[in-house]
Amino acid sequence: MTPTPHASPAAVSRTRAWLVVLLVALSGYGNYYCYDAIGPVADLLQQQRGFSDAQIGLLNAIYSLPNVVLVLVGGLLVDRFGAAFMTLATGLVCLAGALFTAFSPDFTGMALGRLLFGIGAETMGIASLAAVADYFHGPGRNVALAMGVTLAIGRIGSYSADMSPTWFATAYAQGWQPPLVIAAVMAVTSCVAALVYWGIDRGPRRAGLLPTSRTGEPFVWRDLLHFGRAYWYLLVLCVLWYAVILAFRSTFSIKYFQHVHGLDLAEAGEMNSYVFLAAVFATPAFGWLCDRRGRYAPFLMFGALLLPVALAVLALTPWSLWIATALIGISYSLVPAVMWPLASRLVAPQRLGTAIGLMWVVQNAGIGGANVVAGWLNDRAGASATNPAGYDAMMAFFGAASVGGLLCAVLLWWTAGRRQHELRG
Ligand SMILES: C[C@H](NC(=O)[C@@H](N)CCCCN)C(=O)O
Repeated sequence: MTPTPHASPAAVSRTRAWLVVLLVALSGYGNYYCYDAIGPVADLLQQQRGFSDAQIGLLNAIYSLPNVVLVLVGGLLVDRFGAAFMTLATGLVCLAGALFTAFSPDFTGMALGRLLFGIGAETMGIASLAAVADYFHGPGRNVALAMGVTLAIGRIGSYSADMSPTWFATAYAQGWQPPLVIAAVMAVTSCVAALVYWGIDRGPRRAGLLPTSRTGEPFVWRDLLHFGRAYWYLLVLCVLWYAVILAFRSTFSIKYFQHVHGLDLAEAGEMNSYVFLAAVFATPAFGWLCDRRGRYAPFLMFGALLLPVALAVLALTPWSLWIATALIGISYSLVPAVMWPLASRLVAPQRLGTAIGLMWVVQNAGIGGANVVAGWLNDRAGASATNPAGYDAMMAFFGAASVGGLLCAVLLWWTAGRRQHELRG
């Protein structure tokens, strides 16, 4: 892989670099907690505020909708104003969104809150990855381990939101609002962590030890197309892999386990949650392994391979659900653990925000599209507990998309990810 021009993060102490990881991860924890805070209060919102299923769905869909365009602007802003400033700025936007969501008297206000939260949260995700790349780029700096730790703490945020009905039972007993106030408190924590990170980042950045932002340079649309071929393979893999994994795991898998494999709701939910829990531990472990071996693309290819294999095991064999769950769990840990460090190696540091922003624009459209197509296929085939074969078309669709993703991972490995490329970079 071609080395990118870079300031010298190696001159920043490891303690400071890991402190940045911890702070960025803490802000990510609040971000992921708020993202997943609607699911646990969905039933209360229906009972106490009379919201329909469509309204509940909209509270989450409205998060992705603006990002089909805006997250690219967010990425450009990260390159222009730097990761630290943008983590803080987007943390404040997320907090405003979380407060609106918790305190709005009606559905429209809540939806506006979720819209605002989505605008802040996706750009904060880019700023977090750029922050870690700033401090860990370069040989021997363990960029994949650092990104893995950041992602893992974010996943704990999602897991905490899922567990919040147990951990904060008293709040839930008082109705829909207190749990959302707790989510807003998590957003405050995010802002405090972002503020401290911004404070400690100023010294090394002013001393020129970190990549300088591109403030003052005019934005040129054509720049968007000037990433190398390997980047485009990574982008298509990102779209296809996240579209399948999120549309399946976050939307349809529980229902699929119930209707096709005969699990009850609690068993299906628990089976699904193991994927999440595994990712908390396995994502940093895989990141560490990649850094240690100095190899990324082969691991990415292996992670991308496991998804179609897992879907085939689910759809075509009577094997235990544990096998498919383990395979999805490894893929869900391995692919993000490698994808984002690899992105930071494929593009110049000053363009990382734009590069990830562009990936997430198409990714958000892909996730939305995959949800719609899968739902349409299930409805068309009348998928249900009495007609489990009705899910075949959805599984074939997910299978085909995941094979497309695997193909991109192979092309990426072939173009820029073989031993002679990676060990050079
Ligand atoms: C880092 C990566 N995040 C994304 O890809 C986001 N665009 C979507 C996250 C949606 C849930 N918060 C990841 O979380 O693996």
